[in-house]
Amino acid sequence: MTDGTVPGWAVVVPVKPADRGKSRLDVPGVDRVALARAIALDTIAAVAACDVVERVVVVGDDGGLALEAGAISGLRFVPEPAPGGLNAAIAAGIETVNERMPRAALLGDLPALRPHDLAQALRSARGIARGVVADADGAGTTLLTAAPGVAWESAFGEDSFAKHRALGAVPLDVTDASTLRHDVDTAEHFAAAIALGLGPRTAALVRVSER
Ligand SMILES: Nc1nc2c(ncn2[C@@H]2O[C@H](COP(=O)(O)OP(=O)(O)OP(=O)(O)O)[C@@H](O)[C@H]2O)c(=O)[nH]1
Ligand SMILES: C=C(OP(=O)(O)O)C(=O)O
Repeated sequence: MTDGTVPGWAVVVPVKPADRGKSRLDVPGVDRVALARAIALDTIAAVAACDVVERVVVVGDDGGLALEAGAISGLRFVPEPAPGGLNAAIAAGIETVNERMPRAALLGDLPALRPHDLAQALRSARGIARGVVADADGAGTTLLTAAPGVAWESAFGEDSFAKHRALGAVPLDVTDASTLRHDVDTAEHFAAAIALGLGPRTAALVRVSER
């Protein structure tokens, strides 16, 4: 968490119930629900461990996730709004945060995320009205930021990087190798995340050594 010298970030992490998540991800011998939950928990733990983050808001209705996340201190949970959908869920989380804070939304499926990589991106977003980080494929978005006082808008979904650029978001200074660029939707993405080093919960499930 922050050292109090500059305003810390509020980061909203949307997470679908694990029994409906990661439908494109098939890892032989690994239960999909457990995998989806472990991926979300490792992502959330990395956000909570980031030294420029002051508040972590998790949006979604996965009771099992909330239970297992009990070991990660300082999280706030917000229920899924109706009507649902990813952008509505993120907006519901953002609404719980004072607009004077710098705010960000991070997808909940980055099991290799390192707190330092997130911190670097958020530091580079200071003073930028809207910032965006593309996923490794280049078409999607992993992180969207808004400076204090800037109204929140998001367009996560297909081709969201171009849509966020059209909303005025500036690409943040994040290298191709950053773990922040690696969300996991497919087996190929998962292999890339394993190569970077998985967080402990996901690593334990697939029996590889954690980072
Ligand atoms: N709360 C909430 N989170 C969502 C919703 N849709 C997607 N997410 C989360 O947003 C992140 C990116 O989601 P996707 O990769 O598009 O969806 P997914 O369900 O995880 O995977 P697929 O089944 O392959 O589409 C993940 O952390 C999801 O859990 C939603 O409607 N509500
Ligand atoms: C929702 C998104 O990602 P994906 O569906 O690829 O996880 C996105 O990139 O906006």
